[in-house]
Amino acid sequence: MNSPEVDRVSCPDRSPADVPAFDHARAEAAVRELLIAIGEDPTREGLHDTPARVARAYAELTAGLRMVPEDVLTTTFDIGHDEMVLVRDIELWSMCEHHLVPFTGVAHVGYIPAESGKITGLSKLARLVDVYAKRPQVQERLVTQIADALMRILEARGVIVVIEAEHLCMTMRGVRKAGARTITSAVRGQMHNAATRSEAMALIHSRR
Ligand SMILES: Nc1nc2c(ncn2[C@@H]2O[C@H](COP(=O)(O)OP(=O)(O)OP(=O)(O)O)[C@@H](O)[C@H]2O)c(=O)[nH]1
Ligand SMILES: [Zn+2]
Repeated sequence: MNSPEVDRVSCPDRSPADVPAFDHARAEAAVRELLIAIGEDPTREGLHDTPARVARAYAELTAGLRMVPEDVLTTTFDIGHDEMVLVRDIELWSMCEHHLVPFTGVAHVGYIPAESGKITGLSKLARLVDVYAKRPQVQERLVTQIADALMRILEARGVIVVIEAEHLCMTMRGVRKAGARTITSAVRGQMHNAATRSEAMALIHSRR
């Protein structure tokens, strides 16, 4: 697992202000070019609207580039609960930055709230996963960014993020190994404590 120093260098979290707005016209032109490059005719009837459709799809699939975690962790409550909170099996769809094809699986996100008991809505954890999943990604960076955002914004005392995913770039092309699952994790703060981490892993793997 990367050290925090390495994470900071290799996992820049760009502000949406530094990310240009999605350029639909440019995306459409690029899809038209791609269709020509693969030997298709973008003017034939079935492909007529495809560049615009693909551009819209990519705007959606990369929407996380134009979001920051603060956008979704807005609702926090001080309810004095300072024990572990864990949401597991959060459906995940992301896009491998090497081939721009999907990787899909589940994310498990757990944290130990700040002593003040500052917690967030459960759905916000799933939304946070999407902020970082909806962009060209690698699975290692994805867990790192989710974990660091929770530590920073919720001032959590500990975080664990585990992602299990299948990469279509390994399934539908290339090495073609369907069913191979990649597991990555990021552990922060008090979640490094062996007993706490075991408790989290037991919750993640229980009743499956
Ligand atoms: N570490 C890591 N690797 C990934 C991820 N997604 C895809 N990859 C890998 O990125 C690598 C890119 O390797 P290259 O040799 O540059 O590309 P390639 O010739 O298409 O490689 P093959 O997939 O082996 O055909 C491949 O080994 C992919 O399996 C990810 O999230 N994390
Ligand atoms: Zn890939």
